[in-house]
Amino acid sequence: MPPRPLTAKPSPALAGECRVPGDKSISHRALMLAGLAVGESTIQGMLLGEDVLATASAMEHLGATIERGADAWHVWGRGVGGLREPAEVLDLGNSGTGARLLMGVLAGQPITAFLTGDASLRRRPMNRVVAPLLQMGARVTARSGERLPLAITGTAEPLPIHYELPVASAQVKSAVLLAGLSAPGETQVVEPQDTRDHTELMLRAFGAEIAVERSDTGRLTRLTGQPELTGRRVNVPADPSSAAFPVVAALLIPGSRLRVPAVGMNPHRTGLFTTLREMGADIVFENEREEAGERVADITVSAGRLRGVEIPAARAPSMIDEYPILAMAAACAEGRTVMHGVGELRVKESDRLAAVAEGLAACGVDVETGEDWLAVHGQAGRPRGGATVAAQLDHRIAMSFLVLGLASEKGVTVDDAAPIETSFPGFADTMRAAGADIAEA
Ligand SMILES: O=C(O)C1=C[C@@H](OP(=O)(O)O)[C@@H](O)[C@H](O)C1
Ligand SMILES: C=C(OP(=O)(O)O)C(=O)O
Repeated sequence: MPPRPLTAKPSPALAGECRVPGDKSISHRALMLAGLAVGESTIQGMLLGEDVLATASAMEHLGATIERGADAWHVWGRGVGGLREPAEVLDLGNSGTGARLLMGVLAGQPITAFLTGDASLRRRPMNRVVAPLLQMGARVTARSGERLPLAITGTAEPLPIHYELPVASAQVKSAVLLAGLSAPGETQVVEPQDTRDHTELMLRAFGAEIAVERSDTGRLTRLTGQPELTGRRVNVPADPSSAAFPVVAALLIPGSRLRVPAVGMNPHRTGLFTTLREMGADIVFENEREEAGERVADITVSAGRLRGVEIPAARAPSMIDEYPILAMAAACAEGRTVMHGVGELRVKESDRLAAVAEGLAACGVDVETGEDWLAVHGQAGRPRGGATVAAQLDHRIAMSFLVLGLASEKGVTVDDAAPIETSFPGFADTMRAAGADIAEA
């Protein structure tokens, strides 16, 4: 596909209501658990982004039946351990979540599957999931560094293991739990830092027995293997990681006031909002409610001055995908913002610390980076902009710099906006409808 450059120009105030698409993490999990359940599941609010469509296609190759209706998706599953060997290579595109969670699912099936992805995904480390899945009895043949493409052969009865996560990762935790579904006994995962718990919440909703408790070393999750999962209804809330872009744009563009309805408020996802409020942002949550086991609220945000802050490493898992857009807010704030403990950003769709540092420097903003930290020297107003920034196959880098362009003096061009389709289809149209000046370059 040819690159799709987009330019964001200094924008008039944003106003009105801005609906963002369904949560990516929850959409992946809904498709996988529905495929492992018996009977029909109905999923409303599904993200129609490329990452999720890749997972849907993989689940179909594995034997799930999926019908896409106008209002909801319907999935008929094959039961835990009942997936069919796929005749095709499963292509997970740009999606780390799709690849890593699916490897967990596959470790609990007595079949062999081949997985690949795009140039970004093929660079990302898979050893973090391969290591525990080997302990559970799966066999994996991968490129050096356990990178995709790889082949995985699962087993009908993986070993139930006790696994202490070496890295704070919901993807690794989820992969072990999904493999543990087929295990005869209790699979235990300990995480040193809490990460998003959508897998645990949804497993429980589909009928699995799962308990969470505090241990000396962190949060211990215990899953009883071989449950019968039963098809059910899932409501996918709007993705807080996508809401982050219009929210920060409205904060930075003077005179803006924007409402973003029905956004997921899982406490393991809201670190960005906490940080922005510490920076002085006017963000109000209304109509807080619970929908299908997940917290949801309507967000109203008004433009205003921000000041730099120090963000503790302990907050990283609750805002891991939001550091690039936070860096844009930091660039416009008064004073220095320091983000600690963010080394994981180096192994996302791109090396996000490097991508943010290079892009901000090109836009006239002073930045410093270390192996696992990033410091941004705020301009106390509009950064210069006037640069073309490389998206590096990374949707969050592309959207972040377009938001910066709206709040800059000279605008910003992103060399390829195509990756935005992975998580926020229609991003440019949604932002334009709120008043933003974004156009093809
Ligand atoms: O479990 C998930 O849905 C996700 C977990 C996070 O990755 P890690 O598990 O690698 O931290 C996050 O960055 C990713 O976008 C989605
Ligand atoms: C890191 C991300 O996703 P994934 O790991 O699923 O590719 C993201 O969406 O920012």
